[in-house]
Amino acid sequence: MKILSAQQLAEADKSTIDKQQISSNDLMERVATLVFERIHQRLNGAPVPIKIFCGIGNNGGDGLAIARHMIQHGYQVTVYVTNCSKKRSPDFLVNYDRIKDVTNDWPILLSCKEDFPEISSQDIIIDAIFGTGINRALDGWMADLIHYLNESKTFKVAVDMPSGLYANTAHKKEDAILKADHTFTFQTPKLSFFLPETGDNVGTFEVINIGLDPEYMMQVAPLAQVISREAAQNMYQPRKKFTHKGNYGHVLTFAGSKGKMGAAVLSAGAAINAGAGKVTAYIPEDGNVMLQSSLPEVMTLQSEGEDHITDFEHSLKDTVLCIGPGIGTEKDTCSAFAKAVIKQSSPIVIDADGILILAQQPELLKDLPKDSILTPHDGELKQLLGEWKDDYERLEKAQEFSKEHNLILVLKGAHTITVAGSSQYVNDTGNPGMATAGSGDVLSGVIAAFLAQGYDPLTATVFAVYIHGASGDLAAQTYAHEGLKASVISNFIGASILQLFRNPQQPQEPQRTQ
Ligand SMILES: NC(=O)C1=CN([C@@H]2O[C@H](COP(=O)(O)OP(=O)(O)OC[C@H]3O[C@@H](n4cnc5c(N)ncnc54)[C@H](OP(=O)(O)O)[C@@H]3O)[C@@H](O)[C@H]2O)[C@@H](O)CC1
Ligand SMILES: Nc1ncnc2c1ncn2[C@@H]1O[C@H](COP(=O)(O)OP(=O)(O)O)[C@@H](O)[C@H]1O
Ligand SMILES: [K+]
Repeated sequence: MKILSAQQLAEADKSTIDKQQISSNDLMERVATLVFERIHQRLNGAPVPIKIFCGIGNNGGDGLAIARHMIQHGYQVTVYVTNCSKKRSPDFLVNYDRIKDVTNDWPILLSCKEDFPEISSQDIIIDAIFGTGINRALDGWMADLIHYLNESKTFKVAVDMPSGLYANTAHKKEDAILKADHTFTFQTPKLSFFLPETGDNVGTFEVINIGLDPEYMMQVAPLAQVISREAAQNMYQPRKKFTHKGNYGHVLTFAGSKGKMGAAVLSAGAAINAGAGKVTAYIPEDGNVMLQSSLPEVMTLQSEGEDHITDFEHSLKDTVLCIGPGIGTEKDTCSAFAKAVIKQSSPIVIDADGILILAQQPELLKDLPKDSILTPHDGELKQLLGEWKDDYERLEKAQEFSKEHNLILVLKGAHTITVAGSSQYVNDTGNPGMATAGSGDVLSGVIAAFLAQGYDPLTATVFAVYIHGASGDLAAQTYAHEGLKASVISNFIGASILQLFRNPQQPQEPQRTQ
């Protein structure tokens, strides 16, 4: 699903009105009806007090139209208009007028000086003050209103966007932004929903398809794309009947050191669990018993170093290298790392200490095969790119780095973002239970397994990130967030692939959708 900028959404809006030969007010009515239906489905006529705060632009117009539908259906609605300027939008005015048809209680005009209306903890607040038209930080009375609403313990629903939030530009820490519990957003989610500095303002969110011009939506180059379930289904490559393990590649992990042999077990184990035909773990000598007893399916090659990898000698051919988890940064490990990456001609998955070594020896970047995949968490990313001032600069720097070195960067987090040149893929699976040691090691093994099975590097990466998160989601249904651990996430990889193709009502075998 595409993520568009506020400006692109306004263009899509205009294009829809032109091509579908509808008025902007018809579109607003369509939007408001869709939001109303979703609210009505949940509230089912419940007599809860609903306070709708409307601005004077089109977001406010949406709010007034939603209010009209709610009043018509017997809800207990009070409407406030933040009447802070004279620049009311035409569609706001139409809906301000139309609400007269259904109630004698006019919306309460707030002149932006007075005390704030009383809010009780029983109320539901619908926020339709500002949407994508916000063009500067809120200040004065308006900012205080947002703080006041945020302090109330009521359930808050945002229309399109929480008021005060920018769709795709950076905020200052002190900016006033509504903290919604749920957001109904139109046509596409906004980039700010997925970024750590702002995503918490959105609560849970659902995207309402408001039928914007399909032609515009098809041709527009998005800011980023969210990997939907359907997109992930289309990435999946089913295995063919007359095949053998040699058809599914050979992953060679280069991982582990004394006290961190688990990293080798987790990355190699995940590679087996995600379908690699063969997996060999290149490990320090002392880790052999542990690795072989933990993972009987995995072969091992031992470095001469007893407690860390000191060299890289092997005669394997056509392997996919997955390098870095738990290797440490000892001098001889760094030399072995350099030897390994220089020797490799196909894309490499580089994680953890491997990224730190690259940051220390940036001259190695030119030796990495094109489309190699780096999977840094933010600490590692800072070593590679330096500090960033906000979430957007983080993405810009990652894009520049990706373009300059022809690499794919996986920026891990609550919504992991895969950056490949100017393209960005936002992941929407996963949960906070995955914030547990070793879950990144699992991800590196999954990416390597998909590469080994013949997925192209970008698809292998984006699909692996999706499946890794989906495995965590499925595992959390049994283990809760607290009970998740990396090996459990890894053990749910197969189940999450099955789940990808399962109709929620009808359990069935995996099959391609096209
Ligand atoms: N996209 C679509 O397809 C569809 C979009 N729709 C809806 O339209 C919404 C966008 O509407 P919009 O463009 O009228 O902007 P909106 O968010 O109501 O605010 C604009 C007002 O805010 C003002 N203002 C701005 N910043 C301010 C500040 N800091 N402090 C104070 N004032 C500030 C600005 O005034 P000005 O900058 O001129 O002073 C202007 O008056 C969108 O979110 C969705 O709900 C649907 O109805 C149909 C399909
Ligand atoms: N709050 C969260 N929500 C979703 N996924 C998360 C969250 N926190 C961490 N993860 C995922 O867990 C993994 C953690 O990786 P990383 O920090 O490298 O762990 P480790 O180094 O211990 O293996 C990443 O894939 C990340 O996206
Ligand atoms: K809003």
